[in-house]
Amino acid sequence: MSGTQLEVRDLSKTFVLGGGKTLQAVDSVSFGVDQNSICVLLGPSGCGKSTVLRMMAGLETPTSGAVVIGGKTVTGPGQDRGMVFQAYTSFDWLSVRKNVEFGMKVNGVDAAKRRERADHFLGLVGLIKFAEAYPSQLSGGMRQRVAIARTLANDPEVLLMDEPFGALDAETRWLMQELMIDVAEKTDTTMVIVTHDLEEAIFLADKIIFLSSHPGRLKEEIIPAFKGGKRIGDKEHIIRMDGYSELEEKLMRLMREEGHRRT
Ligand SMILES: Nc1ncnc2c1ncn2[C@@H]1O[C@H](COP(=O)(O)OP(=O)(O)OP(=O)(O)O)[C@@H](O)[C@H]1O
Repeated sequence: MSGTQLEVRDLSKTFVLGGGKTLQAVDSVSFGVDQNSICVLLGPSGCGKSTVLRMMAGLETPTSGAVVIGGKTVTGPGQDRGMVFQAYTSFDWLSVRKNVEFGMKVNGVDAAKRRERADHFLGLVGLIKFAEAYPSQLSGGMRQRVAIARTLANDPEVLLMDEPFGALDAETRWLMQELMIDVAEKTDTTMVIVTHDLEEAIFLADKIIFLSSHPGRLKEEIIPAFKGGKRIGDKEHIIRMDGYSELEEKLMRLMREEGHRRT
């Protein structure tokens, strides 16, 4: 991990609703994300996690404050960022390989290079044997791996993921989480991942940004110190480490506090 890649500076978002009403979703949030680190946005339902992520993606405009990536203020979507959503967003009429090649084709990358990069990322997500298959022939977890490979093949500096594994069964979810650790180790990508799953947050995060209940404010910035600055590649190992259950308990307490505040 090296210097700060992404900065959220005093970021606020107020949505204008019908009938002249407004809703403040995010209130003066500031934090930084180091290059090639994994930052997890955590907090109770409706606290503004997706809104913060969408402002990072340039899909929503901040009401005030800014997202700065590599020293440049985000003003809209850009190729420096890739986004993976909870719903599988594959092109069903294209083979798995052509799905992964799609963005490169749009960007004018030549055919040989496209294929080489597509196969590299399909290898990384364990799908090279399925390169000629169509998305409809794959399981949900496999389709999500196609989406991740496709996004990574566009070479984003920052990978933004909104509850990417929320629709998957527990076992596939663990495999996908382990895959993301592997991707962080093997590429230079900076990742921001939204979740409300505490286990997922602890497993993946180099840093957890905990947002308070509506409107989303920075409640706590938590470094899972028990990992000793390392990424732990398998779930069974991490849950047995000293410090794991203390952090889980702390996050549960924060979730409960914020949940009560909301009701
Ligand atoms: N386009 C929009 N227009 C109006 N209000 C919105 C819009 N998008 C989000 N909101 C509101 O902003 C608040 C934060 O929503 P957001 O989806 O960011 O929360 P979240 O923490 O990601 O929630 P969840 O964990 O349930 O997905 C909510 O009250 C939501 O209703």
